[in-house]
Amino acid sequence: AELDDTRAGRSGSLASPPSQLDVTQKIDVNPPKGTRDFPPEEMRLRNWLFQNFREVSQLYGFEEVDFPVLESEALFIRKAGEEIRDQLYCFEDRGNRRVALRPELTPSLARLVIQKGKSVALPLKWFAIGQCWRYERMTRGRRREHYQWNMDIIGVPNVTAEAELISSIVTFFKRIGITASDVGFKVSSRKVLQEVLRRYSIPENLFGRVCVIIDKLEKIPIEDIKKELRNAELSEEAVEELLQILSVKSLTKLEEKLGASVEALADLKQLFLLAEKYGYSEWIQFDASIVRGLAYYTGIVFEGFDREGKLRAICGGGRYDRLLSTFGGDDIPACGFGFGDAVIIELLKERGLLPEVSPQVENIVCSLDQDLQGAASLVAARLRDKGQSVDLVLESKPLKWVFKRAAKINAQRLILVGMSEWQKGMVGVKILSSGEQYEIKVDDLE
Ligand SMILES: CC(=O)Nc1cnc2ccccc2c1
Repeated sequence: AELDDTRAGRSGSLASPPSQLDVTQKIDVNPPKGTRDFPPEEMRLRNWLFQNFREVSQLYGFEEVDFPVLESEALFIRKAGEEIRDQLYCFEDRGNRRVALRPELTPSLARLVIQKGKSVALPLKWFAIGQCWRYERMTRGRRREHYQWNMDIIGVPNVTAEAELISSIVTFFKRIGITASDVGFKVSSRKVLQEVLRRYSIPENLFGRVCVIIDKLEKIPIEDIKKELRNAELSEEAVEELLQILSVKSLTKLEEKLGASVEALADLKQLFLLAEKYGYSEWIQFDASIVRGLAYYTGIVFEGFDREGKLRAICGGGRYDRLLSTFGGDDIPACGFGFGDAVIIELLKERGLLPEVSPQVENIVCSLDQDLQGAASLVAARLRDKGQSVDLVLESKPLKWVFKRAAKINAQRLILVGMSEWQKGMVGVKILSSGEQYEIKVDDLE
């Protein structure tokens, strides 16, 4: 039978039958839409960022936890009209289970706390760094994944917990060179909103939904906000009063409006007092319009913003005292924040604060002679046994090539295995920064 001419053509003869690895069509080498690869340079920057996340978390005595990126869809099904719900990356798996790629980490953390139940002593201070997903119509060309750093305090009802969390983020900013003139935190409490809704006898179950609508202030026209609030059964008067209260920018004004008894005021006053003690008062400001877009927040909410107003929120968080009970757990108070890996890098770029993260290797080892490749492996092994990093040249290459590679990988030392030295049990060493050159016994290498 006439063989497939491309095969005959390619191999030039009637070669053995094509293996399954034959390239039938060129694959797309780019990652899926909205996702990123992390080649070495990008990966070094990401590792630098995550290292700072980890070191701050440990500085605050938090323990690292992790969860599957795939969760039951039910964990994220909330009926408050959140954007995160519209963009859920969900599907039915081969076992006909409804599952989703997590859009955030907090529900998984709540699930694990309930699973652990009485076996863990409260308070818990846990942190996680995990990839989160959303499925957006690519029309908006936005990313479909990002990494989030989360820190959560479970089991502490008072605002000392929120004060501690904000302190940890301030510490993180300072470590990477961001100051209070670059960014700030807008702080409010959803208890303000709760109080207004109570005064207009708006049913409790609408609370999350109203918050999600309010979070769209400055993102959609005010008329649309009012329309959505009316749809949520708020009276004209309630809508006006609500928007009035949300424009308040000082605690004293808020007190005038709401009266001193309101619990929200006590929380906020205490938070600002604690901020004074921590020494981060200049980083925070009260802003009643801050509600955050997640339905489960119940108390203090905060978000990190860039003072130039060019970027989206850098991070955000707050208290979510009801989440665990909505999952069937006990009524355990909780608060936490999420910090994405995208906006902060944009901010660092803007401020010229991106770190120099070049590759580092202590040694590059090469044999100068065909027969000394084994000797080079032995030298590499000796160095590695002593904890020295080695890039071993694996094929015989001209010295020019070796010098070029040494510069590219930022090697500190070049170790040359040459016949005459080797016969004396020696190798040549060249310190690449100074050019200093000497011979040394292999055993004396360290
Ligand atoms: C600025 C950015 O990349 N935001 C982003 C990117 N991907 C996400 C994925 C899930 C949830 C939130 C996300 C947010």
